[in-house]
Amino acid sequence: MNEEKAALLMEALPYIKEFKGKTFVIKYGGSIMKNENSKKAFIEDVALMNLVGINVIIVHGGGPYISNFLNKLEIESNFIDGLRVTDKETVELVEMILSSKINKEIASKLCAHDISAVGISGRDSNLIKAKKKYIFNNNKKTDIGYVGEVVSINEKLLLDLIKNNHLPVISPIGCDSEGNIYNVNADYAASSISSCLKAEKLILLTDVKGIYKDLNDESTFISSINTEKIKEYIKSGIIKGGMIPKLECCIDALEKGTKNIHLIDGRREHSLLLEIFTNEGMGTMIEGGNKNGN
Ligand SMILES: NC(=[NH2+])NCCC[C@H](N)C(=O)O
Repeated sequence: MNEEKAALLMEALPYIKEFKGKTFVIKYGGSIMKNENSKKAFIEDVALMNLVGINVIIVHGGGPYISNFLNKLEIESNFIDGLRVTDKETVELVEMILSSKINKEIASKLCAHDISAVGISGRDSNLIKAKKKYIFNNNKKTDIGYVGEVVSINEKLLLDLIKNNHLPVISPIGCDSEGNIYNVNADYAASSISSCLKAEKLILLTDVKGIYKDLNDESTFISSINTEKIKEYIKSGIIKGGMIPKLECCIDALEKGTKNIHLIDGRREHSLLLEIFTNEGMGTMIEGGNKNGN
C-alpha cells in the first residue's frame, strides 16, 4: 500500500520538474460549477499546481448561473449556434454575474489557500478587446447583440501579474474603444489568451470526459490525438455536432503557439491533478507541433 502511494507521488516528479515556471491557461466551464465537491477539488488542484510553481491563469464561464438569474427576472434566454442573444440590458446582467459573483468567488476561494489570486474582468486594463460578432448562416448575417469576438489581449498585464506571483482569474467580458461591453465565449477567450502567451497548456474543463469516436461507445475514447487526425475526423464525419466548434477553437490555439491542449471532465473530482501529474491522464490530450511553449 505504502509502495503504491509512493509510486504515485513519484510519477508526479518528472511533471513537477517539467512544468515549473510554465504557463497553463485553464477554462473553467459554468456547467461544472454546480457540484460543491468538484468545485472544491478544482480549487485544491489549482492551489497545488500554483504551489509547485506552475503559472496558472483561469478563464471562467457561468452560463447556467446566467440563465438561472435571467429566468428569475423573467428574461428569456435565446441561443443561436450556441451563443446567447444578448441585448444591452442582458449584457449588463451577464457582466454582473460573471465579473462579480462568479469571478470573486473563485478568486477568494484560492486566496483562502494563501494564493494571491486576482479576480479581473476582461474590461480591466483592456485585457480583452473585442468587437461585435455576427453569425453567418447560408450567407445570411445575423446580429445577436452584445456578443463579442476577441480582437486583442493585453499580454503585458498578464505577464506583469504572473511575474509578481499573482494568479489571474478572468471573466470573459470584452470591451471596445467606444465603451461597449461584450459577452465573449469563454472557450474563445481562453484560447486567445493561451495563444497570445504561447502557453505550455490550454486546459478546457467541461462536462465530458474528452473526445470519442462514438459518444455511445466508451471503448472509442481517445486519450491523445494530434490536429491532423482531428481535422481528418471532422472531415469524415466521425467527430460531429457541438464538439466541432470547441475543437476548431483548440486547433486555432495550437496553430497559434499553444503547446498542448487537454480536454477533461471537470465534474470528476481531481481530474485536473490526475491529468497533469500522471502518465496516462484522465481526459484527451491534443498534441501541438510547437515545442516552445512557455
Ligand atoms: N490524456 C492524456 N493522454 N494525458 C497524458 C498527460 C501526460 C502528462 N501528465 C501531461 O500533462 O503532459
